[in-house]
Amino acid sequence: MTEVQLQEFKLEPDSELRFEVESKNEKVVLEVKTGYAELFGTELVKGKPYEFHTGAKVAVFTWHGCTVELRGRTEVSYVAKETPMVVYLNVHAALEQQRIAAEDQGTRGPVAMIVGPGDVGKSTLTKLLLNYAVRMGRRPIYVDIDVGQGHISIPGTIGATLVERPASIEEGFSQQAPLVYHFGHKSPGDNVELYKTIVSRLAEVVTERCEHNKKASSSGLIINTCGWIKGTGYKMLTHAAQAFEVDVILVLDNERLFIELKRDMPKFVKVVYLPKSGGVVERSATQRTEARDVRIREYFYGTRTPYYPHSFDVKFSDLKIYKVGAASLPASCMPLGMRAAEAKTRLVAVTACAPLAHRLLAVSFAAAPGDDVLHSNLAGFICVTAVDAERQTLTVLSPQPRPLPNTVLLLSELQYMDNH
Ligand SMILES: Nc1ncnc2c1ncn2[C@@H]1O[C@H](COP(=O)(O)OP(=O)(O)OP(=O)(O)O)[C@@H](O)[C@H]1O
Repeated sequence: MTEVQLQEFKLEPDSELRFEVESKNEKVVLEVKTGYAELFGTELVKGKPYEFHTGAKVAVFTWHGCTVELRGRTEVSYVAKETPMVVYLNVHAALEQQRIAAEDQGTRGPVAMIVGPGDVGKSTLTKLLLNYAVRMGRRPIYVDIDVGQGHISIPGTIGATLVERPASIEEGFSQQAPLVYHFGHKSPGDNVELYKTIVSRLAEVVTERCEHNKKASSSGLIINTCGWIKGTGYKMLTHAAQAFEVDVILVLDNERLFIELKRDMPKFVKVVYLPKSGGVVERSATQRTEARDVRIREYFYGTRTPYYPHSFDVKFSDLKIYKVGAASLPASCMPLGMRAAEAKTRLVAVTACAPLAHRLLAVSFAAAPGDDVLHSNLAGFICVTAVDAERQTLTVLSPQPRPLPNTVLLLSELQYMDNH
């Protein structure tokens, strides 16, 4: 049921206002009138209007008490007094102790990985801990290995970025030259070998960069993961824990996972169980698809700051398009000496034209398929908006004007319908 257009809420200390914007093309404006409030760890400026659009699920938390005004139609809006924020703040304090020790001794800061099933608030806790760290003057590294949403770049990728200031309410963490690796699918299960390869590579490069940045090194890492926690999903989590040499695992709302990790992790890894917030909203498959679409649209068109992408034709023969992973064949049919697992990380040249329509292509820094493409960072993405089979050309949407760099393009399974 929809509610009134203008609402004012008085929040007691240690409580939060939760609201959702659901109606199509709706806009809700939030303003803090008195007191202090924060949104997933980012402080809100008193008297400044913040806009939220369709799909937003928000919690405005206050440690000291405040008055908040909402303008626009919200499907749900209520004040909750029970939140796990004190527990989360204690986690931050413990990480901070580790950072202080790391700084004193010139060692590496805490490497914390957040795990749990889908929709328990993993991404939200990641953001909160990063925001609190950066507000204390730290420079933590944000690592996202959740290919389903791709918070650092776009869905179908994993990445890492140095956090130097709190996330902006509208645009998230600002990113300067993030490290991004291509996966090309929505779930790690679609190519487990490739997922392991790129997670290991990302861990390697992040560790290397930390060696040259003392401040980042002592601030540590916060790693957000996928909600796939059973069977192979669990193995992917333990593989990531090993690759990043984590020393803290925060398990949100799943006792079985907590017990399994406590059993399987080496003794020096602290496994901590945390409750989820009652405010975390479950998302349907459709909402997840929509969120992915929004993420891709933002990549090309921007959020608050608009971007103006370019659209142009390119000859198919001028492009080096590859997909990762050959079709799986029985072992007896594999080329001599090749294992099935190796086939999953092989580059296969893409020849067909028509099925490329609306697909995303990752622009690699690698110039040729022989140059260890999977270990190369990505320069960006383009989207194929039309295919002309007769002229053998593709129309692409690109953040940069033509010409496209003469590098390898990696085909993603993700699609985007450009109807901007
Ligand atoms: N306290 C809260 N009140 C209201 N909404 C919240 C709260 N915490 C999180 N949310 C919202 O709930 C949704 C799901 O949270 P989040 O993305 O953090 O979960 P997740 O576990 O990372 O999900 P996934 O498994 O998809 O990665 C988000 O839209 C987020 O904004």
